Amino acid sequence: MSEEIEWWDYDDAEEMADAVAGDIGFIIEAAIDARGAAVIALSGGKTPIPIYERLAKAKIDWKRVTIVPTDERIVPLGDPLSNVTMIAKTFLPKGARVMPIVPAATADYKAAGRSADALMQDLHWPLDLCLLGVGADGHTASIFPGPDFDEALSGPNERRALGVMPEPLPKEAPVARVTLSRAAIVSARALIIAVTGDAKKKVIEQAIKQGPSSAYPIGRVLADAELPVDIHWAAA
Ligand SMILES: O=C(O)[C@H](O)[C@@H](O)[C@H](O)[C@H](O)COP(=O)(O)O
Repeated sequence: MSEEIEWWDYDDAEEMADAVAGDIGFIIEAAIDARGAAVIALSGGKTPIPIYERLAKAKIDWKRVTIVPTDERIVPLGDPLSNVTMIAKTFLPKGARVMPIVPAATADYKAAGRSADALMQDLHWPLDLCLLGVGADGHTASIFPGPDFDEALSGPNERRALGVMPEPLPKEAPVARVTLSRAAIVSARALIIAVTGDAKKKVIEQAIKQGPSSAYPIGRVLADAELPVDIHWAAA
C-alpha cells in the first residue's frame, strides 16, 4: 500500500481542474528539465476534459511531450468513445505526440492488447505521470472484473498493456478495451487520481479500507502503489 494517500477536496470541478492541470504541468516541466522529454499517461472518460483544456494552455514545450491514454476502448479512431481521439483533440494542435494505442477497431481484443504493448515498449519507462480516473463501479484505467482481471493485475511486470473484456460490459462504453497493466501504472513516477461526486468518493474510501484483497480494481491498484498518491476530488 502506498505510504501516503492524500486527498485534495475542491468545491467544484473547475477549481479541481485548475489545481490538477497545475500539478501535471509542473511534472511535465520537471521531466523536460531533467531529461529533455516527458512521457505521460492520461485517463479517458469525461471527468478530465476540463483538466486537459486548462493544461493545454500551459506554456510547455509540447513537442517534447508524449501522451498515451491509460486505456482505450476498441473502436475506430474518431469514434465518440475513443479516449485517444478525445485527448488528441486537445493536445495534437499543441504539438504533443499523442499515441493511438489502438489504431484500428478489431474483433481480437487480445491481439489489440499485444500490439499496444509492443508500441509501449518503445517509450521511455517508467512514465513520468499516470493520471487515473475511477468509475462508479470501482474500475480504473480499463482494469475491470472479467476473464482478464488477473492478467491485468498480476501479469509479468514488463507487460505494459493488454486487451481486456470487461464483465459485465460498462453501460457508458460497452466495448472491449486495451489498458495499462497495474505494474505499468504503479511504476509511474507520479500517480494522480481525479474524480467527482460522492458515489466515487465512497467507492475509493471503501477500496482503500479493503486493501490488497479489495474487490474494486482501484483498491487493487492503490494497494500496490509505493509512491504517495494524490486523490483530487470535487463534489460535482
Ligand atoms: O476509458 C475509460 O473508461 C476510462 O479511462 C476510465 O477508467 C475512466 O477514467 C472512468 O470510467 C471514469 O470515467 P468518467 O470520468 O467519464 O466518469
